[in-house]
Amino acid sequence: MGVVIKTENLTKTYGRSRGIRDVGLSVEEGEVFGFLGPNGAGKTTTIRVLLDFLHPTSGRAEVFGLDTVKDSVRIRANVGNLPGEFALEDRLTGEQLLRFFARLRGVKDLGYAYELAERLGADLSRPMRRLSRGNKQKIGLVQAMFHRPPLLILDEPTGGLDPLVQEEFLKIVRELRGEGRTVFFSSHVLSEVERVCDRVGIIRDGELVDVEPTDALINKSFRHVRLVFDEPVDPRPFRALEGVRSFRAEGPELSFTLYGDLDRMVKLAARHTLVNMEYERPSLEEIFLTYYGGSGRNNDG
Ligand SMILES: Nc1ncnc2c1ncn2[C@@H]1O[C@H](COP(=O)(O)OP(=O)(O)OP(=O)(O)O)[C@@H](O)[C@H]1O
Repeated sequence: MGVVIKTENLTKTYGRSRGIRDVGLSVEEGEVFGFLGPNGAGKTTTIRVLLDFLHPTSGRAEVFGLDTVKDSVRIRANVGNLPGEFALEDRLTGEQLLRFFARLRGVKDLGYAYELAERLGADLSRPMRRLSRGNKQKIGLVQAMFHRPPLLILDEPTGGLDPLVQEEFLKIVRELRGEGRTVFFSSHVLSEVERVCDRVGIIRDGELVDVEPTDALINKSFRHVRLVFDEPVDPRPFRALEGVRSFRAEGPELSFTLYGDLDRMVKLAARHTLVNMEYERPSLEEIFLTYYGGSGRNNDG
């Protein structure tokens, strides 16, 4: 499989403002790559450089083996893009907008566009200015995908979508992967990235701090556990389990953070009568705090 996106020491500064620094990543053909980071981390900047809406300050980027600065026209012709803020000609309806893009791209058949609009519940009949952010976003997504480009670059594609529509969108992304297309999308929500991405790149304060298969990122993260038994139990064997931190025992209830082996904990719990068990993954914010030493909060400036 070929490399579809490659960046080397990619740096973009905005005057004295940070932007991104020395980003080196590579995305393979046919993979769904999640670009994960908190607000202000540099996701939009990276995407804008890939599409040559911004020139790099230093370093370089290639898409389909083509230089993003020299060959941006050829690159853009083969990329479906959802920008961070999808705000185009506000007087046009979604339908008119899609027809405009279809003419621009030489697409005759709008069948797939209508199918996508239907699946996402996009209202094509109203002027864009009368649509909510989420409903605009749906048209933005249809616009990015309907010509079936080999590569999709989507900036926060699920922002503003309600959970059912997010679900449908993730399903579409899986279908696109099934067709061998490559999807690069940014997000600050770990849960959606882990459900659909093969690999995840983590960006923080403008620097790429990690690239991992999604499973590895999830597995290395810890879980918050809460066990409730039908009567108070001896907490000591639980406290002594390997990887248990922040342990609290209150009568029949134990709560702790578990790094590592689930199996031993479950077998120990099964010696008693369990009334309730909660097993929650950490938030992205906690993962950042624990593994990447960052706040995970807005780092603008
Ligand atoms: N036009 C600009 N002028 C000056 N600084 C900018 C500009 N655009 C972005 N930045 C700065 O570059 C850094 C990265 O911003 P960027 O928008 O790429 O982050 P992001 O990860 O996409 O965040 P968000 O999730 O909030 O969209 C931030 O510190 C931001 O303040």
